[in-house]
Amino acid sequence: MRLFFRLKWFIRLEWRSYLLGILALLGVAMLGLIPPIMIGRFANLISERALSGATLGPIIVWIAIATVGQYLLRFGWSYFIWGTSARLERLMRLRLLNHYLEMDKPFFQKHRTGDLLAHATNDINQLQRVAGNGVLQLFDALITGVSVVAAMAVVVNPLLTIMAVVPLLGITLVAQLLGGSISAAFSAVQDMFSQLNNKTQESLMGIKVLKTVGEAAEDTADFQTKINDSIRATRHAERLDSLFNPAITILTGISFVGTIIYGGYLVQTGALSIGSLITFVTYLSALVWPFLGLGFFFNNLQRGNAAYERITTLLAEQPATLDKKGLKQVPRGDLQIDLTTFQYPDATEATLQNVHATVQAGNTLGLVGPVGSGKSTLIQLLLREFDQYAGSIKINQIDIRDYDKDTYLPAIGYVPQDNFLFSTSVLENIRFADPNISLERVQEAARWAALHDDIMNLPDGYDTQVGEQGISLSGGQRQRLAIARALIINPDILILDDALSAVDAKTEQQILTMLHNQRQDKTTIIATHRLSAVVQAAETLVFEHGRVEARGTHSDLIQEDGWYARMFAAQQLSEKLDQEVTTHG
Ligand SMILES: Nc1ncnc2c1ncn2[C@@H]1O[C@H](COP(=O)(O)OP(=O)(O)OP(=O)(O)O)[C@@H](O)[C@H]1O
Repeated sequence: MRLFFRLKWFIRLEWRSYLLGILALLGVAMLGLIPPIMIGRFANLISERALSGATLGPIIVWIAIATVGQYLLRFGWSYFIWGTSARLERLMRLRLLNHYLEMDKPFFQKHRTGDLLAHATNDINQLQRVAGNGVLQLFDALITGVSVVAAMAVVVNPLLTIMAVVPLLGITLVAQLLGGSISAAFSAVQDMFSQLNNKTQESLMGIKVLKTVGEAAEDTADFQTKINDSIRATRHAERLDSLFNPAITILTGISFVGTIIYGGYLVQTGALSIGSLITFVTYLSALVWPFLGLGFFFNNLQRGNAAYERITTLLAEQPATLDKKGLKQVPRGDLQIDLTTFQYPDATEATLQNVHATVQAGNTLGLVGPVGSGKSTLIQLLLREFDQYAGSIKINQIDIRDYDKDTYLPAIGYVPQDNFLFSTSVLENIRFADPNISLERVQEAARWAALHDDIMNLPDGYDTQVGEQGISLSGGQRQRLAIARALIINPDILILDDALSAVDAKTEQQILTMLHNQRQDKTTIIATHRLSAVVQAAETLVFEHGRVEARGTHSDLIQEDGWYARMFAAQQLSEKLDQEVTTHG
């Protein structure tokens, strides 16, 4: 019952609906008492040979009233109780989704996406089951159970009632215990099935890699193991499930046999009329469901409690980035990086150390260096995915951690290494930040990103569907689409994280020239492996093992004759060779 106590905020919100639902349930139970009495009366009339139109008429009218009344009131309880539980589901889903949206990188590193999805689906379904089915089962058991048992004892015979009801308590016990094991077993089947699905998805997505590295046989074997596990789990669940109905039938049978023996004896001795025995047996049939429901209720409650516990623990987690309600001011102006040290939450040593740079508004900062040297990490700090670092990053003299995140982040245009296409049209993908942006502006952004001509060659131009459910774009086209998506908001700070790696050198230069011309007063940060992308940068930082090993303009760095100069020469040479191969076939 603790769950109801913990859900009191919701019950307080919805008490009217619950009350109306429970009153409707009460009405159904009361009306449910009428037909068995009428059936008993009917049986007595037959045994007394007193059946006539006049005696049968009221019986039919009462049964009709009870049936129609129950029909209307059943609609009432399902409307109020189910409707209310659906509202709890919506509320909790929204709460969880908003929470996920507020959370930052450390949270998503700690929880796997699959688990977060499971909380948002299974756990909330479980909760909704308690708020809907659970409430119904509890009150049905209380109202129908109590009223029918009372009617049996008062209208018919108290001792017969005790004899008939005791075996039914066994039904509650079986429903709770065996029912619990059955739902746990079916949950395990569901988990296996999800694993199988994930495995299938992964295998299909990586099928080319699997084949080329000769891992297809191993993958099939792994798949086979998962299928076997899934079959084993299903068999176990089915075995338990097949025990359930016979157990209920046996217990119900005991109750009915006891009733018939003792009830028959009472009728024989004249202590009970045949009609009353029939009334009693009809009541008894009406009791099986509430007793069963009560068992299911305890079971649901236990699972609902655990689900609520998991959801509230998740909701209680706070973003690690300090989101004190900060300055609602667009970050605009000079960028000043003075980072002493930063370490990922689960890392054993510092990832970035002593990174210092000043970028005047309108300039470009280049970030280069070998794989894993820390370029993307610095970008993550700029994107406020982590706030726990020593030192400061300031824009317009204000620490970026002092800006309100909801004002800060939309001012940043970010093009990540692995860009994402939403399953919608090219048009909607580009104007994702604001669906009201005009087609003309979308086309302008696409031209800036050197993508317009490619789009015009797609089957439906800007209306072509892309993403999972549409056509697939080439790596270079995806990158340029992501650039157009970032440029359309004309961000004060634009961050390109290796975002031009899949476009050819000529297109890269075309985009860089456009950036230079269009973003005269705005800051651009380019992290790249291809050094030609930072030739125009006002300053480039060369990272090595999380430290800035060299810095300067392109010509400064070439003169230094270090990693940058060697890499630039090697890349120029390879590009030249590529060109020669292309020219001479
Ligand atoms: N979320 C994380 N948690 C812990 N360590 C991380 C995390 N992300 C990156 N790292 C580590 O931090 C170091 C710097 O990685 P980072 O991605 O910043 O390098 P990079 O220079 O951008 O590399 P690349 O050029 O391949 O993108 C690497 O050693 C990496 O393994």
